[in-house]
Amino acid sequence: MGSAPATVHEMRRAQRADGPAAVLGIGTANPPTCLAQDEYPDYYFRVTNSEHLTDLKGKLTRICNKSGIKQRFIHLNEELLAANPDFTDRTRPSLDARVDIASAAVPELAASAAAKAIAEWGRPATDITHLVFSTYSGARAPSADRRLASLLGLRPTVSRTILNLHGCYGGGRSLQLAKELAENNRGARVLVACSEITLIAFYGPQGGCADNILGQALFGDGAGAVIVGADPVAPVERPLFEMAFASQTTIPETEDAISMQINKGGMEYHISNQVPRLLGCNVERCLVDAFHALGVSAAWNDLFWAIHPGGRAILDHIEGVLGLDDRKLAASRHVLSEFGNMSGTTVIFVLDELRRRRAATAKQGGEAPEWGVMMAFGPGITIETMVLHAPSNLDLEGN
Ligand SMILES: CC(C)(COP(=O)(O)OP(=O)(O)OC[C@H]1O[C@@H](n2cnc3c(N)ncnc32)[C@H](O)[C@@H]1OP(=O)(O)O)[C@@H](O)C(=O)NCCC(=O)NCCSC(=O)/C=C/c1ccc(O)cc1
Repeated sequence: MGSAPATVHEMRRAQRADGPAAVLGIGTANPPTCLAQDEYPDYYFRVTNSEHLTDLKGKLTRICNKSGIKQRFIHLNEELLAANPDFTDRTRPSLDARVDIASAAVPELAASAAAKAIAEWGRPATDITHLVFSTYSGARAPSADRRLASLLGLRPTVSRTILNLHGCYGGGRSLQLAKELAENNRGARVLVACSEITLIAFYGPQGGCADNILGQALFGDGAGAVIVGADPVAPVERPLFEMAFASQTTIPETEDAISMQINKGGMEYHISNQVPRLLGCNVERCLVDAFHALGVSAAWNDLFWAIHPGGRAILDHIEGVLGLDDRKLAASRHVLSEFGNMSGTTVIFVLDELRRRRAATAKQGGEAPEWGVMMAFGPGITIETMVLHAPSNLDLEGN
């Protein structure tokens, strides 16, 4: 090692960033086809030739009416469905065709979102050092992360990680990984990309089986991208949210509450009706532990909130147990209403909506909370918690 006197300790310190990881740019994208929620039961039972299953149609209608969702975007439009009629029948072997479509569409949707995040960040894509990609639609290697790197023209030295089947907590997990990467590698710039298309889990109703109906009523397609880095270089880089603390918690004895499995006929899933209650019973402990680790106490209504809107009832339960004012989860409810539950991607849309709302408040001379929390949930049941700090005096409007 020549004559360098540095110790391993000093070398490690030199490799680490000085400050906390921060969100430096956010982008989102959806496929062009939009379905209105109040028309969805008619649409779904028509395109799957299932009009005779009137009980299930009634159930889907009741769920849609209570979902808090106004519209959703989908890649699997009627034309594509007509070309792949087996997709309506979960007993037919259609996985190959689904994977063919998803392998192209998932990274392309991610690239649209990433281009917006990179444009806001203000530096060239070739400055990205790490890529963390999350999807539940991946079943092939090389995976969507490799394709996204090509589409964006990232350097061949970019360090890629793909997370598969994390479901609704994929966005939270990816952002936590990005925080670790950015803080432990001086100068690192991490692109987080989440891209989800429900095509992999779309099929028609099956008489006597209500399990799959909930997902058909809730899930939508979308991609979200975030650039994460520490020690932002002014004036080009501006931190939107600093990542102060992150943790993951698994709720004991809930392995069976949410499950997803890839089968020959597509992805099947089960979502217990206990999920809202289980989350309601456990989120406050995660929050108390997170703020305790930071050495500060927080009044929940003094914070800003970016909660994954897994379903309307989940937001209701969390709002109730934390005693939140009814405007505190407005960003989450807005995203649920406009896009549905886009699984791991959704929390990135919520962050995007939140910073837009903060900018609007600032423009009107109002004050928005300095500290906040991002939470995402998924199979496990897993709870991802991140404490965020929003630097003041910034133009947070985004694109
Ligand atoms: C909007 C809901 C569905 C209904 O609103 P409600 O206020 O509870 O209303 P009701 O109590 O009157 O229930 C209406 C109907 O919904 C039914 N329902 C109530 N939860 C259920 C239930 N988990 N099952 C299947 N019927 C139910 C309930 O049985 C009832 O049926 P019915 O008596 O025939 O009218 C509400 O319960 C709600 O928001 N639930 C939370 C949904 C939830 O757990 N989301 C998180 C899971 S996300 C996740 O894990 C993602 C996985 C994933 C997987 C595949 C993908 O492609 C993408 C992602």
